[in-house]
Amino acid sequence: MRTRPTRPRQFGRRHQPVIALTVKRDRRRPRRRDRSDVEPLHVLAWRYRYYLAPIYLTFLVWGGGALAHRWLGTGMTLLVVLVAVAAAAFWTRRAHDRRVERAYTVVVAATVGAWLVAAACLGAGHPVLLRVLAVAALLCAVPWWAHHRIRSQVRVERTVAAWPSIAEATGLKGSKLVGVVVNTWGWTGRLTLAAGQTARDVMTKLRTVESVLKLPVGSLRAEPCPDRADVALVRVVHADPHRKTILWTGKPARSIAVPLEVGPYDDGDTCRVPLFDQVTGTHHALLAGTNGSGKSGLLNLVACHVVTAPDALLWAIDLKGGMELRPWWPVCDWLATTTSEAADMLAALRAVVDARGQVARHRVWQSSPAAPVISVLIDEAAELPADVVADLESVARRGRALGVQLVLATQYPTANAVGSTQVRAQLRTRAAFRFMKTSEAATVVTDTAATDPATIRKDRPGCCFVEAAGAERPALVRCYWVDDAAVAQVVETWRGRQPALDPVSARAAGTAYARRRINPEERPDLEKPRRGEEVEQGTSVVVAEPSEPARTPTASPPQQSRLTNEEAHAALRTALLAAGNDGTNVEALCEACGRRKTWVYRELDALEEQKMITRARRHGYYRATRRLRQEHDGR
Ligand SMILES: Nc1ncnc2c1ncn2[C@@H]1O[C@H](COP(=O)(O)OP(=O)(O)OP(=O)(O)O)[C@@H](O)[C@H]1O
Repeated sequence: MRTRPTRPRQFGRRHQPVIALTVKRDRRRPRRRDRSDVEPLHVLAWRYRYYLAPIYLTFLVWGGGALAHRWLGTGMTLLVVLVAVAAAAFWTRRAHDRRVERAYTVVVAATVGAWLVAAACLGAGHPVLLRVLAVAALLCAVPWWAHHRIRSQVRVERTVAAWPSIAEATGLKGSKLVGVVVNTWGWTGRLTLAAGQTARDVMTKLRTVESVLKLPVGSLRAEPCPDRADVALVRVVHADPHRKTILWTGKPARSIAVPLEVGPYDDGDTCRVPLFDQVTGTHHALLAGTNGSGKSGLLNLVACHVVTAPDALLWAIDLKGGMELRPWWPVCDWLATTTSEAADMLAALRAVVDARGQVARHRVWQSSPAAPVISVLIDEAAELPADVVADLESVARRGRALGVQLVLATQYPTANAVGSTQVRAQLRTRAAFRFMKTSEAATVVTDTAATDPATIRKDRPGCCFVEAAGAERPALVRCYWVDDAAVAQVVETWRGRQPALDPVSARAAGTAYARRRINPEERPDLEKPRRGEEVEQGTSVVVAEPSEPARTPTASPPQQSRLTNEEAHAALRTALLAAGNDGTNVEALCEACGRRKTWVYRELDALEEQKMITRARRHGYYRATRRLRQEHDGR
């Protein structure tokens, strides 16, 4: 529902605005209530139109029934009604985000339609029909009146009307609040500012305005309007869409050129980030944040997008020994889990970029199933050895136009951690998850005054600020969460459906690529060469000989029998106790109890809540507290 800019209005005694305003009265001459104090009926009818809408609709329907009886007849009315109900059902699917609202719209449309057909047949003045109309109107009106959006619409209208006084009280004199739209989460509007004021002035006044409007702290947001310096976009968030984990809905990507849906902003809009486009090429990305902030979650989301796109290939480097990205192996064209494998992969990538440059016929690589974009996910980029920096720099610099995309995740976004300043400068898409200090985040986001990742709540993993082409809003996003079951399902559905690396790139990637480590058990689809693959010396270029192990230690960790949940809990506690005051990190704990990070983080959160563990001095480390020791000794 959209409200027009409203003229500032004086409220009569009976209709005080929600906000207490400082309206000065001359006490010496008490004002007499004159005729101008009484609002004309048409003004009241307009002001309370949202509350009165059911009554207006009832009269309209009655009038429509009378006309239908006189002019249309039953058959024609039935036809019109069927079309109108179908149109309402179609419209509500687009206009309303909640199922209950869509159901309500369809029920009201169907009720109105049924009554109109009956009225066309019997006449709108039929006593039974009049009674039915009154009862139906009442039944449909109750949910309408109870609906919070209607209530907030009315509240918002009053805020708009009272804005001139609010602006004066908050130091934004001369500003006007216009174009207010109420949505599921709150409302948004445009604040046109007085000459010389900017959005930054509004940002510094947010807490004052919240106080005047009696809003919860942090519920008012402001951001600059890209088109006009004298306009600020303001948002009030009543219901936080980030309160709960938002599961990924599993929409496959039609192409790598379709932007990735990262998650909703805090006003419910979806944040979309391009990974590749046919005009500018690939968009390299940097995901940074403290441990447990959600970087790997976003990497998994990118992996979902890449493996479901028919014109992209997934290469991955997981220097946590494959702990995070190993589940993607069956659909991953190349997975490196050690530093030497990572070095091989980056050297091969550099050669691929060289070779693609030689054969490129367009200024930008055009992705297709026969010439896929290679998306390279690098978890824990800070662990990359120094001797790969030259390759990484070269790929980051030239890969954009030649169909190679890099996504680096790191806890430490320093130049060293991502290779060099040159590499960091190429990672133009940024996702800043929670940081401990604002100064750490300054290397990821350009403006920590408007978007400070250090203010992200600890209990909101997966929340981040995103800076990307077409996603420049300084608003918080919560990434969709791809849980283990969803990863398994995507892998199961898309295994064997990945495109093959184009022959030019496969040849350039050389023997390191041809002999890359694969797990034939997990990739039965690779036992025979795939479409478009070359055969080299009797061996498919992508299939390693099972009998010939990779140069690096084999992929599978030593097979140990899986611990039961109880044993895993005990192993977790023992590892924490054994770590002493220096503490231990999540990777070591995962290894100790044979569980994935998601499980370990959940357990750590629970133990931290019970004050059994605390953060050690070293970043990302946890140590046992006296309470855990006592509990352990007492057993
Ligand atoms: N988008 C999300 N929605 C809900 N929960 C999330 C989300 N992302 C992460 N989490 C939770 O936070 C935990 C840690 O997330 P994740 O492993 O992605 O962090 P990380 O930043 O990669 O940590 P590390 O630096 O230690 O690898 C997850 O196990 C999960 O429980």
